[in-house]
Amino acid sequence: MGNFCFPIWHLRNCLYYFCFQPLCSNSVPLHSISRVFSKTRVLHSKAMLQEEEGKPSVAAAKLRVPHVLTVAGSDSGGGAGIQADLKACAERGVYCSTVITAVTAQNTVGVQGVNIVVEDFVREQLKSVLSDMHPDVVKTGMLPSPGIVKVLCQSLKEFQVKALVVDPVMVSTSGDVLAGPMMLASFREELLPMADIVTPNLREASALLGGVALETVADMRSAAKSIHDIGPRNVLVKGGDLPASSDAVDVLFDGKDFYEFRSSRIKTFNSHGTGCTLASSIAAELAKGSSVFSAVKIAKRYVETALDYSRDILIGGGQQGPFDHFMKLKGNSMKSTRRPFEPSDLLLYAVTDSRMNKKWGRSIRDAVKAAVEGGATIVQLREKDADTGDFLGAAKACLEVCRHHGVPFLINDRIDIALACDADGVHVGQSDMPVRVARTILGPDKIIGISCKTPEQAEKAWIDGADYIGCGGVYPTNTKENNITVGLDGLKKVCLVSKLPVVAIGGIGISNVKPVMELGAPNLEGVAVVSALFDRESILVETEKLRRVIIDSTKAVK
Ligand SMILES: Nc1ncnc2c1ncn2[C@@H]1O[C@H](COP(=O)(O)OP(=O)(O)O)[C@@H](O)[C@H]1O
Ligand SMILES: Cc1ncc(COP(=O)(O)O)c(N)n1
Repeated sequence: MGNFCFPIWHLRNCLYYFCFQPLCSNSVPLHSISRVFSKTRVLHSKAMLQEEEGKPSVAAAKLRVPHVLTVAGSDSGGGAGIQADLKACAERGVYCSTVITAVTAQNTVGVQGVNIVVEDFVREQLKSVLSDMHPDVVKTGMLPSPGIVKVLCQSLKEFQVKALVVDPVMVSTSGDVLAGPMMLASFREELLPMADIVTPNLREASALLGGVALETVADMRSAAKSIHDIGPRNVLVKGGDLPASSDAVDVLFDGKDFYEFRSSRIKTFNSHGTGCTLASSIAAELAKGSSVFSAVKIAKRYVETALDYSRDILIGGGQQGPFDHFMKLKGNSMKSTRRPFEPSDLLLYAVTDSRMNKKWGRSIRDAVKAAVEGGATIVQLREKDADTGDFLGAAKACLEVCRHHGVPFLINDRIDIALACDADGVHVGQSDMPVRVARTILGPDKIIGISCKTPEQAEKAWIDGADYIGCGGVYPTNTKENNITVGLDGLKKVCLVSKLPVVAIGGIGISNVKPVMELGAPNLEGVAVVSALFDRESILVETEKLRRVIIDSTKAVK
């Protein structure tokens, strides 16, 4: 065994290998198996019926998606194992199925318990997935018994896949044993020779080589070469735990050349699950068709970005926090300033104009601040001529102001800017990015508004998934060239058919807002204005005045 030894406090964990309770020890009764088969037949005839009725059926679906099967342990804390694999594959845009080899009781402090799934049931899970779903790549994580390795190798011989990624998990970041030293022979003799790539960390590489010391990148290179001699096509020795290194260096050996993948070392406690994530991301990229080199490069970049993003998040009280695979959790912790869109947000919609700000000598941030303090209920940044860098800078500054006041902040047209600054949404025109595409890019939560002049456009806006309609120009305006005026009649027609809230726009100001709001048109929630606020000496005062008139004329109608 060389000097690969576990500290004494890990003995408690090793006990599980002798006294674990088999999970699923009862095999499935025969009658339930026959039920599964009869269900399959029912499905087939249903599919045929559906086709006859012109509905989509299982047989009609032809788009195969990249697919990784992970064979690993469950982490109750959700940071590593199966849970990390599912999240990583989802983030990388790959379908992930799961065969669970063990269930761990685990959190940010450590591993409190391990319950190994009986071999026959691991075999059954493997057969279910491999025989029907034909994954492209299999990725392994925690394989807690030699019997499970045997079952896996047999299944892989029976059902061929494009690639096998082996993460030889042995000890968790917390130092708890997940697969004891008795696994080494199975790894070396059975699994590694079948692997397209194996991804040991320093401790695992050392253990596979009988306990050699690994302290430098040069040591990692020679370890990669020695492990390659065991049989895998590629070896990636991970240097996350390399002592005294300012970079996080991983070494790839493909049997011929060495490659060093370097990233900055992120200072964070939230690194639980990095190894699982790296391996499943490599598997995901291989499933998409990448070479091993590209797969490792992309996976490493992804882990670094996600670690950096997650460096400050707080989940659990221990030293091994999970990280944020989707890079979205922080946004939700600022929830107090973000709430779902409400139609009443459209009451007084301030749309910016940089030429007017220039004319009055004020910054976009100050202009937006004055509008919001005066009572604007939603703001749109509309910069038709700005360079991208300036646009983004302005967007970030305005977003800060709007978040502070709990007012939604939208970007005109530029979805990239909205994404880059995490604005609350976008407003698009009929010839900009289609709403359906914008929705796919921005996801379900962001606000999408669209300009509509006709009832047909309003109907389509609803079908396509917009949140509100901007209808106009109600009056002639010089803030938009060649804009056809729809008038109060056109506005009313759109409001009558619309299933979405409507905001009126175009030439509206304090002198002509009353007839708009007094139309009493259904779904009309407010007015959007540019010059009436931003082409005035005091934006704050004008906003207050206009807001009062809108509220009064709305009350008069009701
Ligand atoms: N603090 C860190 N900053 C940046 N990358 C890291 C950090 N810690 C680990 N990594 C990277 O995460 C991946 C997983 O490595 P490692 O943590 O060594 O694996 P394991 O979780 O199996 O111990 C590697 O690509 C490694 O370089
Ligand atoms: C079920 C399971 N599988 C793998 C790991 C390794 O992950 P880490 O090294 O980050 O603790 C783990 N802790 N739990």
